[in-house]
Amino acid sequence: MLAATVGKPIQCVAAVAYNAKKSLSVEEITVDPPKAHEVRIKIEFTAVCHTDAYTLSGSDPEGLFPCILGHEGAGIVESVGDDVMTVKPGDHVIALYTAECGKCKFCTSGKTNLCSAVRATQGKGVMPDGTTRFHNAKGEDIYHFMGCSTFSEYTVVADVSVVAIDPKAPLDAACLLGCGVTTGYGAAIKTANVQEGDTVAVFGCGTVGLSVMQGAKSRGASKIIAVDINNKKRQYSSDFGATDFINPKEDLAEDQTIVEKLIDMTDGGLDFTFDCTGNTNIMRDALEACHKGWGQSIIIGVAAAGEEISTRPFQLVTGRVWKGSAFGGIKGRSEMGGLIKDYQSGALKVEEFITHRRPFKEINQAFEDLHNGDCLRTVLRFQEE
Ligand SMILES: NC(=O)C1=CN([C@@H]2O[C@H](COP(=O)(O)OP(=O)(O)OC[C@H]3O[C@@H](n4cnc5c(N)ncnc54)[C@H](OP(=O)(O)O)[C@@H]3O)[C@@H](O)[C@H]2O)C=CC1
Ligand SMILES: N[C@@H](CCC(=O)N[C@@H](CSC=O)C(=O)NCC(=O)O)C(=O)O
Ligand SMILES: [Zn+2]
Ligand SMILES: [Zn+2]
Repeated sequence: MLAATVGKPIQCVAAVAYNAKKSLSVEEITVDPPKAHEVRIKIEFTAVCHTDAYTLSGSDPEGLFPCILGHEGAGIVESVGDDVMTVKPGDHVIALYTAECGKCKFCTSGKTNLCSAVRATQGKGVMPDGTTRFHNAKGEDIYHFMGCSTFSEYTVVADVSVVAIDPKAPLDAACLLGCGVTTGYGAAIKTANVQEGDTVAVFGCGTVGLSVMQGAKSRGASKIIAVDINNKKRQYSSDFGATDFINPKEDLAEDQTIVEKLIDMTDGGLDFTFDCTGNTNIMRDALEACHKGWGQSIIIGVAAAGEEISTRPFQLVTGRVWKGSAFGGIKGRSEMGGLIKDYQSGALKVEEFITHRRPFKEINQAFEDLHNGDCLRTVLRFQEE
């Protein structure tokens, strides 16, 4: 049965980021009905990713205010606009910040998950027709974010930016597949394509880094070295598959660098390293810890505007490879079903990342949770208990 709201604006709660570096304003907004090729979703659960905090910090060149942040969200389709063929009201869905149209040059290349269908307007905080579906009580427009804006009880996304999932999958866990878990797991099994026996080092043991570890473990990596400055990440790393943990502040000999330590531990360097910190100095270490001739370093972390990476070109001349990975190289609409199956079979840990749960109105505390070394993900629920 269709909702009584179909075709009408909906008033609901949302967290509006009016300015960089300021708390979010939890307030009532209006969400317009979806236009053609758009989908309106009732978000049930959303988590806060480090990238939401990055954009709120003002360091994101694409950060626009006021906006509704949030891109790790799962919910139920409330209504669809004309010509939407892929999801229907009542479907359980995950919002996708990496769209998949299946038709563009990128989608048909077989080389990348970076669909171009809506990326340009997405970066400008608007829907593909150049307008926004969000307005505050004063009638002012509010920008969208990463094509998702899951920090709103109702959101509107492009039809290429949403995937239906098995309704038996719990939505509180499924929302984490909207970013962090998929990103790390995919970076290991798709971007790097880690093979049995490979040696791997992961810098940064948050949700993304730990998900790289579980991907590497699933492929039979012989050594998975976790590197983090926070000792609270030691146990988590072991739980998600690390064979070793190094805290560079404590575990290096005098005058020893982390690069030297890693090269010592792996007979000349690693087959694969992953930056999951967003720190450009760490990105350099990660590259230089790779094995001469074939080691690959995958950059996943997001660095602020103006930051640049550097190394001696000799590092690349002698066979080390620098690569990047967005959303783990995963094509959201065609490959999410497989990840849900991996989760349901127990092959992919997802619930284990939910260290904190809060009602949506506590979203500002959820941003504070991010700075607490114990927190992997805070999941916010819209439904009052
Ligand atoms: N490319 C993509 O598609 C995506 C990229 N990202 C990016 O990936 C990164 C990781 O995200 P997420 O896992 O959510 O973030 P977290 O903040 O949860 O994890 C980062 C970890 O790195 C640790 N760390 C910080 N500095 C160092 C250092 N110098 N050496 C070693 N470890 C360090 C942090 O420690 P502490 O707790 O003490 O700060 C923390 O444990 C972010 O930059 C995020 O923006 C996220 C999703 C998708
Ligand atoms: N607007 C940012 C872009 C930051 C970035 O690299 N985003 C990642 C996803 S981070 C998720 O938590 C990504 O997928 N990038 C590919 C893309 O098309 O945006 C900036 O300019 O720094
Ligand atoms: Zn994210
Ligand atoms: Zn495409």
